Amino acid sequence: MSKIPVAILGATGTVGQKFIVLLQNHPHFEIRELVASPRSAGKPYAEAASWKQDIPVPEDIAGKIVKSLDETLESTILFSGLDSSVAGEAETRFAEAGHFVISNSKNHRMDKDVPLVIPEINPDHFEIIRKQPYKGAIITNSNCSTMFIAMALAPLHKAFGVEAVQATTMQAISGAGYPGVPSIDILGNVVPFIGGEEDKVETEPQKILGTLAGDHIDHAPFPVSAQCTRVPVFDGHTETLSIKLGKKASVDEVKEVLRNFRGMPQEKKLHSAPEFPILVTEQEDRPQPARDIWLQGGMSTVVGRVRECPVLDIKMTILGHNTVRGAAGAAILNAEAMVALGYIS
Ligand SMILES: NC(=O)C1=CN([C@@H]2O[C@H](COP(=O)(O)OP(=O)(O)OC[C@H]3O[C@@H](n4cnc5c(N)ncnc54)[C@H](OP(=O)(O)O)[C@@H]3O)[C@@H](O)[C@H]2O)C=CC1
Ligand SMILES: N[C@@H](CC(=O)OP(=O)(O)O)C(=O)O
Repeated sequence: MSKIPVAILGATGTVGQKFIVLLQNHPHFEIRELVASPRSAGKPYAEAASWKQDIPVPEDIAGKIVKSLDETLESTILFSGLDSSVAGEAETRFAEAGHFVISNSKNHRMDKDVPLVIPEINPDHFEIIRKQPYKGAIITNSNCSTMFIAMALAPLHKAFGVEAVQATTMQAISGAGYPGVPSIDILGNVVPFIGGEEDKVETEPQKILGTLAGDHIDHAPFPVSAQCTRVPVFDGHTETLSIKLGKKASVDEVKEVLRNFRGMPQEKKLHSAPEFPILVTEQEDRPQPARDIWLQGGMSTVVGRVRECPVLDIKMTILGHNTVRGAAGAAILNAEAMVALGYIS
């Protein structure tokens, strides 16, 4: 099978750079086009991007001329890591033109006919793209903090029912893009506010754990109360959850359900799928972002400190790599799932 040509929209940004790293030597996708703002367009990529990754800019990428959003693109799949100020309109226009836009941006996530997919949880929601008025389609992945919460809740919701969730996030600075939070605000500090974040964490999990009902998704009915903070950590969102379950379950039963969680990416052995979407650790002081974000290539949700909660039923600490499983890696896995399910060829 020849490789599917892909473009990266917002290729110079934090998420865009991670797309470039994760797509190196990908068996099905080949980076054909790089797109960014008028500040970058027309320049070779290595000159336009303020590269912050652990490997050098790949040779075949460094000299590629960055395109602007106004240009006609030839790629089948457009991975979007666009700033949300431009993502909404641009993604619609590209879907109208026949591209499959697989987006990290918040703009279309809650549109009625746009699937918000984590393929381990709700790959059946891809089907709703057939209701979209476009020649192509828009598919989204979740907010990075939502990603790990939805992952932890999905198997518990299936096994016991989730009735209410209290979530506190400790989010890395890479989540704010580049240049992000000023160093003077974050060094030696915790900022108890991230604009718009709590609304997303309080509404997106219910869409992901919802049920496809013809032309729409019935959202799961449980409430989520979120408190989101920015902490001086480079990569990795750590989050604490307290969960009220529909059916009583012991700590051991909860751990077993989390450990046994698998989905279609594991069944179909998709290239970017972690073998274990959820890793449960028994170490009392883990998970920690400095130690655990790269487990399973940054694609797992690491769960620790599972214990009884005296207010709700069960509590735990969870962690994930915000720019890998929380962003670029999630979008690539969605694309792999869509190819495997026959939506994209
Ligand atoms: N960082 C993270 O962990 C996560 C981010 N997201 C979402 O992904 C998206 C990208 O985030 P992130 O990479 O962190 O942000 P960055 O600010 O690092 O990057 C933004 C990208 O958008 C491009 N851009 C900005 N303005 C325009 C414009 N007018 N026209 C075309 N391109 C433009 C920038 O290009 P240029 O360099 O030329 O200015 C850059 O490539 C956002 O919507 C964000 O909310 C989602 C989940 C996690
Ligand atoms: N707001 C997240 C990252 C992000 O951009 O999320 P969203 O795509 O939902 O706007 C963070 O700061 O860590």
